[in-house]
Amino acid sequence: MAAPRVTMEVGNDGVAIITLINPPVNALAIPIVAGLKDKFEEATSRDDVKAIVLTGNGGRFSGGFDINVFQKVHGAGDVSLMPDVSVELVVNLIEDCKKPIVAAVEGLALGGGLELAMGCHARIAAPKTQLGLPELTLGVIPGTQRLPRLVGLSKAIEMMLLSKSITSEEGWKLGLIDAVVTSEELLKVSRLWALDIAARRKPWIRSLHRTDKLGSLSEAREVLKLARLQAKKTAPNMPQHQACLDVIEEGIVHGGYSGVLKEAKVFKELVMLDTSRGLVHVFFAQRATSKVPNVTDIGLKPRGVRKVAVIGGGLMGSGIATAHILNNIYVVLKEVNSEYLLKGIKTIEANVRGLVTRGKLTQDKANNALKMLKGVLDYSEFKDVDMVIEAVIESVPLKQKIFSELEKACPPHCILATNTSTIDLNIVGEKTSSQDRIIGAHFFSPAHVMPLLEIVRTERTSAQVILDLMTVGKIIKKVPVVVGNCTGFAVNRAFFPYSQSARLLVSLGVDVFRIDSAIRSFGLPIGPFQLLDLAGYGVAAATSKEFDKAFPDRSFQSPLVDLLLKSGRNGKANGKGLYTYEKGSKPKPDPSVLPIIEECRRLSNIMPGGKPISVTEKEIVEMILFPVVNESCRVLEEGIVVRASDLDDASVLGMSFPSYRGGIVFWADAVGANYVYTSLKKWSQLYGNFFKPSRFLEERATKGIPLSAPVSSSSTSRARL
Ligand SMILES: C[C@H](O)CC(=O)SCCNC(=O)CCNC(=O)[C@H](O)C(C)(C)COP(=O)(O)OP(=O)(O)OC[C@H]1O[C@@H](n2cnc3c(N)ncnc32)[C@H](O)[C@@H]1OP(=O)(O)O
Repeated sequence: MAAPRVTMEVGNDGVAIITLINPPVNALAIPIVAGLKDKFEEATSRDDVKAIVLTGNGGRFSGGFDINVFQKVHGAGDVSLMPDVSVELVVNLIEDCKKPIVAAVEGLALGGGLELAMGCHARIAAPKTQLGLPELTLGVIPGTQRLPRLVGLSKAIEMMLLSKSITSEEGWKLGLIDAVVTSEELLKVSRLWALDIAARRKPWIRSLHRTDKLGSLSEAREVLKLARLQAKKTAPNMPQHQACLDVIEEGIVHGGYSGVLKEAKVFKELVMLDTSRGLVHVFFAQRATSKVPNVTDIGLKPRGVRKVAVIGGGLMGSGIATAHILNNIYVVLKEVNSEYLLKGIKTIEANVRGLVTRGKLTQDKANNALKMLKGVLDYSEFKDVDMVIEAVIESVPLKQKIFSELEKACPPHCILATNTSTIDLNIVGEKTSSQDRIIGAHFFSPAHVMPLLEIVRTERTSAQVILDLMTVGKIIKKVPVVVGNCTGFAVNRAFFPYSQSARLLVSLGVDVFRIDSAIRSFGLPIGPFQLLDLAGYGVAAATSKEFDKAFPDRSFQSPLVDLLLKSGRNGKANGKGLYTYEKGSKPKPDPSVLPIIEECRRLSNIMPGGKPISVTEKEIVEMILFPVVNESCRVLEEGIVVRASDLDDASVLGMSFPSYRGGIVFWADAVGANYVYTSLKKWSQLYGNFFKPSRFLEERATKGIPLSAPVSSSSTSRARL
């Protein structure tokens, strides 16, 4: 790939076209920033240049500042590696330039890319260009001063705090974009616009100097106050949200330039925090998942998947079908009888309607999606399907029967996928001779909402089938993570100790609701017990059994689930769990459950000296999450994931582990492998084998090697991949 560069061409009309060239998104890498400074200085000083147009090569303006530099700053712990963009480049060389500059924007202008465009004196955009300031998702703040001055304070705050992009058409309505023109006309119109500004036929506007859309100081303060309250609720552990609002306020009170100066200072503080380290790590982790050795690097081309059959219209099957029809893939839903089929179709319709009600889908798109669905009771429609996803109950004989029927009913190219969350895929496909087409498509509930898709491969799944499923996964807007075959695969396997340790703590005398609250404060949306309530105690009993069977040496057998089931508490589904559920209000801790918990403690009989242990909130979090780290180590050692960052990504997307902590392995490395190891060792001596550190953790901790460092091939059982 050619080196990132900035070019300048001066036309006979006296317009200099300055072009960013850094594919694929024209990120503002350090040489680009330096190149921009050079070219703007040159254009300003040349007598033959009357006006300037700034644009991006290859149909994309810019995806913003180069995020690789953040990683370098984090690695070196040296903030001086960040170049000065906001003052020297955007204010001095662009906005205060004595020649007019027009941004010709196409494809996307995000983060620092949009900031460059807003520093220009006008913006012309091609249709459907994506405009946004997503910096908060990286733990830093964006350019905070110009957007409120161009689109108004409330809209700007919404775009920044929610990292929400808008299209150029919306941008034009809001005043961010001066004109939307076809892609073919973009440069021509921008050149003329720049010349018109030079000749004073169009206004020469410096965004930073505008105040007309900010409202009065008291109005602005009111908007900021509400936004602060909202951010406190939605982003309690993330400092960049409040910092962003503080800097906006600085600009409103003391003027835009003052805001820019404060912004530069605060940016440098934020970029050094763990929040930014974690979020930047997750950004790259998410992109790394699409690179799978021996699958995506061997020249294979994905085959199109146009028609998918889903077997089973239960909660998972209907969610999976919904995800496909919403993305224009034709779905045949098969059930065993009309009653179940109708129920499945109704659930799909409700899923789609729910998206319309929440404003996430237009009625038109909903109608079109539902036209892509057909319910069936036999295999006659299966003769031309490209993929089947089986989503029936977790029964080995049933799944085996279905897969041998599928082998006969489907064309030979058809991908045979199962949504099992625990059963070994080799067993599922045992009765077929199509082992190369058998693959796991493990969705997380609700499947049309949760972004993770674990793609489970066996030793025999073909690379083509893996690639095809990865491609479908992206089409249905999931993040596909390719994992190996074992009980629970990557996420459920790594997190099986999560609810077990919570139950163990309860048996040791710790309060259920205090545990949930500690985990929520750490950053997960709900605690382990509320999660159990949500999954239902029937499901909890079944999955616990699988893990007890697979990992008996380190499984904690708690009587809690059986006791709850015996007392008629099935979880949220029947409105009775550890919490009470009333329509319209948040779940409330149910005090009437306390005798059951006492009974559970009596039966477990593990409280030292018969007395509850005393633990801090921090210890609660560690006693629940370090066993997860320990199991993650085994997942890494066994090569269940391609790389540690895949497990980070999967933990964030599948378990809602806080992204600002970078995912489970990244967080453990930040805490320190040795600290995790010594803590587990201490607890294993006090409370038994459940906490016993794994060989991998012990080795890494004692040798001082990060858990995320690649596993050497000798110590990994690569056979699973
Ligand atoms: C000082 C400033 O205010 C600070 C900033 O500007 S911070 C940066 C703000 N910008 C962002 O957050 C945008 C981040 N990028 C994205 O959201 C998406 O990549 C996108 C919408 C631009 C494109 O999405 P999509 O087409 O799906 O491609 P995607 O796979 O994500 O990216 C393509 C490649 O570009 C890279 N890339 C995208 N944006 C990048 C950026 N800002 N810096 C460095 N690399 C970037 C990706 O890492 C990926 O690299 P890979 O092929 O080696 O994995």
